[in-house]
Amino acid sequence: MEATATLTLSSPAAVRCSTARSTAAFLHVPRRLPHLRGVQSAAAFRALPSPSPGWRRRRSGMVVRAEMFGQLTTGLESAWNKLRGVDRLTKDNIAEPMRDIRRALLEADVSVPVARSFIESVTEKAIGTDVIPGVQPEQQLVKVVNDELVQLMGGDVSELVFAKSGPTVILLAGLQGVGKTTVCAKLAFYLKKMGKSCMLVAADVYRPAAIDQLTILGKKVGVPVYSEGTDAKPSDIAKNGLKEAKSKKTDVIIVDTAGRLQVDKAMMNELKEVKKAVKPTEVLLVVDAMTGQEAASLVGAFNGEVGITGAILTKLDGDSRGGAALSIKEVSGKPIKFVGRGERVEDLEPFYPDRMAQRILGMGDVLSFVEQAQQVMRQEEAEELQNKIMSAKFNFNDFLKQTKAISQMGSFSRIIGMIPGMNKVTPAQIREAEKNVKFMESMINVMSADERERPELLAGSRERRRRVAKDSGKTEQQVSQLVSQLFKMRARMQKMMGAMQGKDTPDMDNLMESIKAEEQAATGTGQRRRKYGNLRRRDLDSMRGYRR
Ligand SMILES: Nc1nc2c(ncn2[C@@H]2O[C@H](COP(=O)(O)OP(=O)(O)OP(=O)(O)O)[C@@H](O)[C@H]2O)c(=O)[nH]1
Repeated sequence: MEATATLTLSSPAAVRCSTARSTAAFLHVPRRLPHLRGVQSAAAFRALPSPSPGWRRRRSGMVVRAEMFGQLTTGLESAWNKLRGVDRLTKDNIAEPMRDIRRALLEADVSVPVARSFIESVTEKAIGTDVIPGVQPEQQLVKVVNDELVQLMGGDVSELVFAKSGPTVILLAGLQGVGKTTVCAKLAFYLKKMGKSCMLVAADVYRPAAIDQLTILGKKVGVPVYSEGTDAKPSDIAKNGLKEAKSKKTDVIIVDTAGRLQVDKAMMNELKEVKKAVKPTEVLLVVDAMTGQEAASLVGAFNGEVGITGAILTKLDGDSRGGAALSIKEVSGKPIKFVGRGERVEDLEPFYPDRMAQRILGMGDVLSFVEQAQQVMRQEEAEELQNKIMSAKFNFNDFLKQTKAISQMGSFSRIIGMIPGMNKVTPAQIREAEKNVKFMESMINVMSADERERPELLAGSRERRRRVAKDSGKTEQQVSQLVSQLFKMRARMQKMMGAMQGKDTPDMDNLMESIKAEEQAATGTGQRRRKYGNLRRRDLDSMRGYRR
């Protein structure tokens, strides 16, 4: 793909824009702003859609970073810039960028332990990642950081859970002024759009205005509000509200509870009582994004005391740091289910960790480019492997790669076990398989490059097998078994591959039988030899065939 994009803008402001320039310089392939080619006027430029969610186009024509997470995004940018010109990521050359990332996280108000463990896992993954042809190391690091950010924020989107029968009860808790009452209306609006009927329950009896506020908001979104004034007990109000919802066949009730200036025993006890009275499907703690890591510890504290199912993060629109969004899941173990981005009832949306990470990095284009490149690499690797198998060139390097990949997924037989109708394997068998991989690895590690590539060298020379045994501290018999196992694997794979290509029918019963028996019989025992009389002869045939 072409490596340069030219900004042919007549607006000097747009050309001067430093962020756009630094981003354009950062990317090599594909160009980040190809859609700017041929744009001849500032008006045409302003009419373009924003290049990515993390950017905002000003009326002046300048592209500027949106406020949210702005600080963190800028901090991370300096990390990528330090990697320009390096040809691969190493422990040494990523040390400084990692310090920048750590600083950026701390400035975003992420707690020290969370930042530390984030840096550790990014470092480990960045160094361990294979170089992807065509991808710059800094782009690769962006991808690693993105994936880790997604994990840090909980991985997958955490959906609202609905009751299997009867009304779903959502209990909202939180400190004063975090936006609980507003969230009640926002949630009702969101659920109504999903086609659910809702009812709001006013169980905040301490602030009379809270009931009025809820009534007004309920009217605004067209949802009934159940209230008993300020004299009733919150748990009774919630219970009666639920009864009413049942009688009206309402799908969801949202219970608004009272907030306090800070966490206190009375509030926790009251919440526990309401929880006991209505047995909610969801207990959601509403927290203010602007309180950063404090919000995360609050979620942890409420979860420990009352038991919650998730958090709703409000006022994200005013938060330029992002510490709360980044820390809540890691600190409390509970997911963020929704985020509030404004005061309007429409300003609530499910929390998508992947979209949030992209917003932080502001580099959606880089990420999709790296993903595509990875896909191509995987495809090329798979094709190469297939060719090797079909041409009987499957060697010890491939063997090691495959067995490692397999052991990471939990052994070959576990994968077979995933096929409907096949037996599942036990954790003990998986552990055994993993031990076997280490055992084999120690022998393969002492082989010469030639021997790894051409296993027939070992098959044909006792001398070589003896040497490998001596250098790896194993017996000659164990080395011979490893060699024979490689040819077995080659034969099996050829057979399966042939079957997949319609050349043969796979003998799956036989295959399962042999894998099971292999796992039961200790390597090198007489039992194994007796069981494998047939298989060995077949393997020997395939070995002979190969050597011919
Ligand atoms: N910018 C912004 N403001 C919000 C958001 N959510 C709520 N607010 C505002 O925050 C203020 C407090 O919101 P409430 O819903 O009254 O808070 P509360 O938690 O119910 O307060 P108490 O009833 O006193 O416990 C209001 O002015 C809301 O408009 C948000 O996502 N973004």
